[in-house]
Amino acid sequence: MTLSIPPELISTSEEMLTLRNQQLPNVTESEMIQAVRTLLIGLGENPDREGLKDTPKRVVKALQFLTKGYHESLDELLNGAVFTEDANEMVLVRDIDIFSSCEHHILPIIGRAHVAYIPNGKVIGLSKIARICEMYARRLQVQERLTLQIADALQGLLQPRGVAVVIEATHMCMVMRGVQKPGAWTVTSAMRGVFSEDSRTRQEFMNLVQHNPKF
Ligand SMILES: Nc1nc2c(ncn2[C@@H]2O[C@H](COP(=O)(O)OP(=O)(O)OP(=O)(O)O)[C@@H](O)[C@H]2O)c(=O)[nH]1
Ligand SMILES: [Zn+2]
Repeated sequence: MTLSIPPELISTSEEMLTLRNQQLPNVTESEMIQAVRTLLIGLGENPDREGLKDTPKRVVKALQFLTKGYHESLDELLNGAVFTEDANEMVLVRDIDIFSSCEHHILPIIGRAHVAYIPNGKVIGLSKIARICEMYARRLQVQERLTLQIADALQGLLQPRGVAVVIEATHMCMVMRGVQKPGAWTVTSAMRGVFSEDSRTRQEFMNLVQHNPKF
């Protein structure tokens, strides 16, 4: 089948990059490395000592990996894996590991996403649900926006009867610094279609994703 991806979804990452490039000067990798070096000096370290010699380069590489979602698009990750199927029961992929970075402190957000939808003539390759989570997680985020972006992507791609996304996560900026509450979990949800209109459908989903601490 031909896959019709709404243009606003295809262009999400490109739009962001264009916007950034329009407003900000180009920065070379060596300038980024230099910036980390400056940071180390500011922290009272000697960036030339053996253990730190390659650290600025490593930090830049690590940050580029953690934000690689800016350079990905739904179109590429889907690879056409949307199929016509006469299925109309809930599909749930739960316990999708999430490693994101909070946009306020650039510290890790670690958690799990549970993503469900009720098809309406189209299904998506299961791994692609995890890949969609991954693309949006690998950006600077707030948990609320990450949750909405995943829901909106599925809604736009499949026009299903409903989409439900729950993310439960711990924020290292609330654990290792600041308020220092390692036991606090943040739970966010986005409900679309029948999940928002029908409390029984929503309840069925919530029962299936009951918090199940593993770590
Ligand atoms: N809503 C929301 N807030 C977040 C998220 N990640 C981090 N934050 C919050 O962003 C806020 C930034 O608040 P500020 O007072 O500007 O920063 P801060 O002084 O570092 O705040 P503290 O963490 O309270 O020390 C904090 O309350 C963080 O907990 C997120 O995903 N969603
Ligand atoms: Zn933070």
